[in-house]
Amino acid sequence: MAATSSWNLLITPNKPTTSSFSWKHSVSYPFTTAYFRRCQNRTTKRLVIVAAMLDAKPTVLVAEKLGDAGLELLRKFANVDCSYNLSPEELCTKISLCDALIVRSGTKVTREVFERSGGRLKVVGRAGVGIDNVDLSAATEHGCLVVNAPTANTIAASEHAIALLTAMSRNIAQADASVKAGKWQRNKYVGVSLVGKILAVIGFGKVGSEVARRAKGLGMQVIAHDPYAPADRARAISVELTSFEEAISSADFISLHMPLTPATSKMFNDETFSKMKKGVRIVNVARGGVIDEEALVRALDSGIVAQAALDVFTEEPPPKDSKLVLHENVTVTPHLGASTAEAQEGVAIEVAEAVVGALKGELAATAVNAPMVPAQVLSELAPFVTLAEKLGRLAVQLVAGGSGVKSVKVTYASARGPDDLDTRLLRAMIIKGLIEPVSSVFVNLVNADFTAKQRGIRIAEERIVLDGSPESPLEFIQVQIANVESKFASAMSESGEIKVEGRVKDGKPHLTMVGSFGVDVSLEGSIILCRQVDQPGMIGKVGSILGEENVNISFMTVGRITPRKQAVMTIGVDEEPSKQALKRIGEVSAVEEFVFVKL
Ligand SMILES: NC(=O)C1=CN([C@@H]2O[C@H](COP(=O)(O)OP(=O)(O)OC[C@H]3O[C@@H](n4cnc5c(N)ncnc54)[C@H](O)[C@@H]3O)[C@@H](O)[C@H]2O)C=CC1
Ligand SMILES: O=C(O)C(=O)COP(=O)(O)O
Repeated sequence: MAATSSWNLLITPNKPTTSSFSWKHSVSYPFTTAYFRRCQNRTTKRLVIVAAMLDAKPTVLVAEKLGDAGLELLRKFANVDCSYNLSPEELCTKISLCDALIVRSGTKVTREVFERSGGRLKVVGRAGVGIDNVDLSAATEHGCLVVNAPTANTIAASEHAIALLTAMSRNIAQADASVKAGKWQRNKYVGVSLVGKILAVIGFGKVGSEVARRAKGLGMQVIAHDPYAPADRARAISVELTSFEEAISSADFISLHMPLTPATSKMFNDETFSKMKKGVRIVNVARGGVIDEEALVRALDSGIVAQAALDVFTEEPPPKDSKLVLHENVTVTPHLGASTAEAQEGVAIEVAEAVVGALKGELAATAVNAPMVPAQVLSELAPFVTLAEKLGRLAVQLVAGGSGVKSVKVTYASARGPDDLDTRLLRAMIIKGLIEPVSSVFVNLVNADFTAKQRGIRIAEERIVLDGSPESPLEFIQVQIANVESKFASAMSESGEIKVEGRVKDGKPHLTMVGSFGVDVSLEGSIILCRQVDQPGMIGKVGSILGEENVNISFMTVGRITPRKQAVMTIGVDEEPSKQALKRIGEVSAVEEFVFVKL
């Protein structure tokens, strides 16, 4: 994976201003060279260095039992605080001291948790699949990445579903309790066979398809309903995908494997139970909330549902007097789907790797609220990511007043097909560039779209497919801001937008166009854009003013449309020129306008 911690892309704060500096925050942040450079104030610098020497490790709060292998991985990189069974208030109190939080299904990560973290919480790791216990909108709004461990417990959950299916059909739990109570009720516990019966799998994802595979091995006829499942996945294991109505009305057994979302909440209710075959048997290893539990009790009482086997409940643990749990035709387990030794070691490693990666600023492969970008794509896109941010920073600083940006058009030109370019990363970085120089919010990949929307900035994206060899993912990126005035009139295109365009040359981002003027400068440090009448001696005049003011020039280029007419001079400077220096540049007679931009 490309080096990312200095990108401040995902989680590292990019605005640790001296005024907001605090010890608590400083110790948890990666200390990049850029970070130190930004700490202008000497006392702050000293404090940061002392803090870093004392303890530069981030803090990870592990709020539920996690496998040892995962804890070991975390401890190599972070201070790990294993505090199980915290009350909601205790969690909220602790969270302001944590950079990452790891939970399973037993902890509710509410909006209040993100609010009370004071911006320090940068990643929530869910050691498992379902993220319905994490307030994703609040996480995104707070720029907090959420990662999960989506693969390591698939087999455990599917095995548990099969265990419940077989145990239910042969009354294992009830018969076991009866024998232990001293009874011998062979006639009472006559079961039903599975072979030849129709099993409807609802939610044909990772767990659902493994359940289907196993059920076929038991001789069942398996159908599945999943509006988003690819047909070839079903075909590969000879499972027929059907409509929801068909699945529930033809099934002898139904096994639930969809996530809990607003769309699946109480998907099984009085109406759906009424459409089922009388005597249907239901297994739920997904989430309690997908069933209206009171309706299920009614369906069990009326005999529509002959039996249910449930691992999950709307409220966990369920109330002691729950009619559903106590129902004689119901078999229950306390959310054990993922609880095998193997699965718990697996999810612990999977989530620990994701959390550590995220704390290092890498893009997580299991991100739930941010784009997942494969490492190979990322390394190719890296210089364009920098280019995108710089173009955004430049464009917004050309706006008169700075903050009235509402309508932005981004054009990506590439010789590759439009489907080969995932622009979410680039868009996020343009947004970061557009917003950060004119506000105090920090923008990252997680909250970029949200922040743009919240500020009423509309980003329209266009792709131009160019002829030629598609070696590079992109030829150029163009950023246009409409309906604004510019403090540098030459940056306006003929159609009235501020327009800047850039390319990557030798792996470095370059500015190649400002308004209608072609330029060619490396986008680093700070630049002065200066429109002048093209004439000899201009470079010398401006250069000597900067020299006299002790400002080091890193480059100078002149872009012009016609010789001896107007030209745009671009000057790269290592230091910020004083007001006096800028005033003197403005007073050079051939200079018509100029602007200083920090990149
Ligand atoms: N009891 C336990 O310990 C465990 C429970 N789970 C639960 O199982 C669920 C599924 O896990 P995976 O298979 O790993 O996730 P997955 O994301 O691979 O599969 C979920 C499938 O549900 C489908 N789906 C979404 N909305 C649907 C709808 N309205 N109707 C039908 N299908 C719909 C999706 O298209 C997807 O294919 C998780 O969300 C989690 O809640 C997972 C692991 C352990
Ligand atoms: O992975 C899931 O979705 C699960 O439901 C497993 O939950 P758990 O981690 O065992 O609390």
